[in-house]
Amino acid sequence: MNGMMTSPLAGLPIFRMNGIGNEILVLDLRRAGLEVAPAEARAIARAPGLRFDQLMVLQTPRHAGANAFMRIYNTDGSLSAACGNGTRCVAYVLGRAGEGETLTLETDAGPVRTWRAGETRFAVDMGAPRLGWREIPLAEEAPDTRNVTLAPEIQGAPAAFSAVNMGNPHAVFFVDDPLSMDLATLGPQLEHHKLFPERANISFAKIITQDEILLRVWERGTGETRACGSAACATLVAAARSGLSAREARVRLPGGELVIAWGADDHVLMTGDVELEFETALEARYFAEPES
Ligand SMILES: N[C@@H](CCC[C@H](N)C(=O)O)C(=O)O
Repeated sequence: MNGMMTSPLAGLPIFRMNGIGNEILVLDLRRAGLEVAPAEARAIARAPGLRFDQLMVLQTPRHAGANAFMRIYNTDGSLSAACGNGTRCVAYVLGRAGEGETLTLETDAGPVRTWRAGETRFAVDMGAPRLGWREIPLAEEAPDTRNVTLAPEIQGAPAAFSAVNMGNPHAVFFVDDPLSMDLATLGPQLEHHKLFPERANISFAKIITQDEILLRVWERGTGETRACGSAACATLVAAARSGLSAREARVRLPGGELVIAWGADDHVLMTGDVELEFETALEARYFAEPES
């Protein structure tokens, strides 16, 4: 689809939002019955003023009782089966349109429930983490995914990490100072490390207290973002499993704060603010530019 001249998406309304700084677009295609090709997602990511970390595309639900099926695109056009901040933004958009205060949204990783928790505050039940090495997935057997050796090593990266799947793969490195980590250099190397057959989202976390964690994230398919909800969940799970934190904590990211709670039912809940920045329409010219 290099150099598309046109797209049936041109003219459709789109919402520009953020979930504590995680840049999200919401595109509701349920009525239009259209799909988004990876090249169209990349074209939207290049559109002036529309840049996104994730594009949440809503499609007709697969099962009765669900509000929508969500296809989640990263900036590079790849798909993710989970996006916590994007899901909370979708809850805002559909709630504002009168679809209800509690919604069920389907993803490739299963249904997620999301609900309003305040004026601009939304929560999502991200489900149970998957912790077996095959489920992450890792390319090699790791008997204890709380402490996986990074082999081969990468210069400047810690020697070991915790692995968690929250519907998408995460590697969590506990470090003394996340702010001093060279994410631009380490992020791509770690995302594409041979241990991760589906690549991975990379977190650098510092435990401040039992209930406060500082976090920076390099997202698979997107790069460094100001916040990543599923990474905050993965980090809380990794920390609690290793006795480094309580099962509920505030996770501070460059864009803001999320409250993450890993319940006795094994489900991980995330709560935080969302913001509607503007509503606009996709323009035909976005799709006319050839990819460089
Ligand atoms: N920002 C999201 C997660 C985005 C998906 C990720 N880049 C992937 O490919 O798995 C969130 O808030 O969870």
